[in-house]
Amino acid sequence: MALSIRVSGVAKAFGPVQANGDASLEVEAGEIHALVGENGAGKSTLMRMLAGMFAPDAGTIEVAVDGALRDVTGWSTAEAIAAGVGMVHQHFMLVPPLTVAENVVLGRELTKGWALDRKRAVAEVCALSERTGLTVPAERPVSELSVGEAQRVEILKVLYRGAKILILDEPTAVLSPPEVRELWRVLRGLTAGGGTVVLITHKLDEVVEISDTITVMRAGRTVERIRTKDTTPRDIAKAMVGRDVNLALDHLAAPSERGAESVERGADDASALLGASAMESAPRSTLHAPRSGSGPAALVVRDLVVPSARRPNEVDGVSFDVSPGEIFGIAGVEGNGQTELIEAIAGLAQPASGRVALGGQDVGALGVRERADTGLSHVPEDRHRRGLVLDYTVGDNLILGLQHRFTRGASLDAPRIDDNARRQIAAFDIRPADAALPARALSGGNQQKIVVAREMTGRDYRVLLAAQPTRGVDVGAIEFIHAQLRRARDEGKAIVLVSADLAEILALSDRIAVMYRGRFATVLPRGEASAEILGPYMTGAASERVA
Ligand SMILES: Nc1ncnc2c1ncn2[C@@H]1O[C@H](COP(=O)(O)OP(=O)(O)OP(=O)(O)O)[C@@H](O)[C@H]1O
Repeated sequence: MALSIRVSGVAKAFGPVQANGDASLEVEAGEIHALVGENGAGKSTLMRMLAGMFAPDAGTIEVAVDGALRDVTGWSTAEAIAAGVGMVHQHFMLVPPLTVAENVVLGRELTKGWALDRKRAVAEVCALSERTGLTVPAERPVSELSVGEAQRVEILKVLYRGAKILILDEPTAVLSPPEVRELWRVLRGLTAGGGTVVLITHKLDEVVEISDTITVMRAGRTVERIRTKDTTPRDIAKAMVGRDVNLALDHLAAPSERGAESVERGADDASALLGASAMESAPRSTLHAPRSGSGPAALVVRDLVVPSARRPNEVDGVSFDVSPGEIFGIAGVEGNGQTELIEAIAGLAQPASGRVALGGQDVGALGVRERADTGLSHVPEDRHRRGLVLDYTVGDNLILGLQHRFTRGASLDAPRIDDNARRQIAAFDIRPADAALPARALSGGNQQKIVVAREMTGRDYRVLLAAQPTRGVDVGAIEFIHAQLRRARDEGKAIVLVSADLAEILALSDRIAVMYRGRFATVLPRGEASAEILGPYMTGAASERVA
């Protein structure tokens, strides 16, 4: 097969940070190629140059145009799009006030006279949505979408433009298993027709399942090109970090089925953060019975109804309790009310009716900050919209919402803020390890680590709302965050975990609810749950209608 992409010796620096140095990549037409590497390895930067977002400092980029490789180094996004190169970005590039259909057709407007033909745009987007299995509310403004829905819109947008070379940066981070299967089907169809796909993902089981070939990047450089059929997730992980890694790749195992090794690892990781003495008193057990009168609940949610701009009952009467020392997992296809449920508990959305109590106290009248002071922590699903101020430094983001705890007299206590940043950067391996950089300058996975570090270790809390906590982080960081969640649970925190990744839900939760159309379709103890059992509830094929 002919080469579709050839990148040779590409370098790119942002100020003092060398994002790429001697990066290379070869992809044949008709291939699905996986681009892997740790957070900050330079994958997104390389792909942004391929898509024309900025020029490399050195090296060449060639792309097949009309069958022949052409030097396109330093081309513009408009030229890249015209040549059939489309990129789905990790952080969305959609225009929030416009509707889904308007966003998808943007740049290829269907006009009627001088105006956009909205009806036709909606019809075409609905048809594409049906063909691809990526369900989107075509007439809804993008500002009202959950991250999973926005992700589907981004994918539809490049497919609508008829891209021949498709670059996908972490497309499955917020997609549920049935949607991921649909996406694979679409990508295979594209490559069968001679198209080319470059897929950035941290999910190594996906890499092995879907790709033909793999490029591994480390610290800005390309270190290996592998045929997928000749490798394993463990070997890929080893190439990524440059040494043998002891990854817990058994992440489908139930908490109680996991080996002692990962528990020990978690303990080690946590002791680095807390000091060994705190860990000595922390219980080690990972076996948890479902909530059944084990002391008063830390979080009580009763008959909660939450409206959205779309409908008055986006959350349609949900009730549940979470005990201290319990992880309550909420699975489901994104956009079934999970976002609104979590935001209502956090105080970010106003419920129409129902009750939320934290530690026995009704918090209905309290705002976000007051709920946080009552012991609520929140890792939001959308780190850019809710979790970070991108122009603030890493150090300031690590105390966001906690500024009042870092004052001396009337002003902020800079030495304590620096000290806090140094400890959290080290504990969560945030890279580059520079508290003075703006958060904007960090890779997506490293931005996510800032939010998780702040919410899990920066404050005293008894209830943690963790929405897509490992979105965009690499395998090592996933293991670390999972260990932190287990440690928090073992210390008696109550955790609500929302994730599109069913494997993550199954690996961590003590009880699992499946959310479908604003309600819990089922709630099961972990021991009775599996992907096969939960799947039908996620698509509405099975239902018990537990509030
Ligand atoms: N606009 C920017 N300004 C400054 N530094 C940047 C910028 N974009 C990227 N970097 C730096 O370049 C390096 C590579 O980042 P990049 O986003 O390419 O990594 P990545 O491999 O895609 O990571 P992830 O898996 O976390 O998405 C990082 O150290 C990052 O901090």
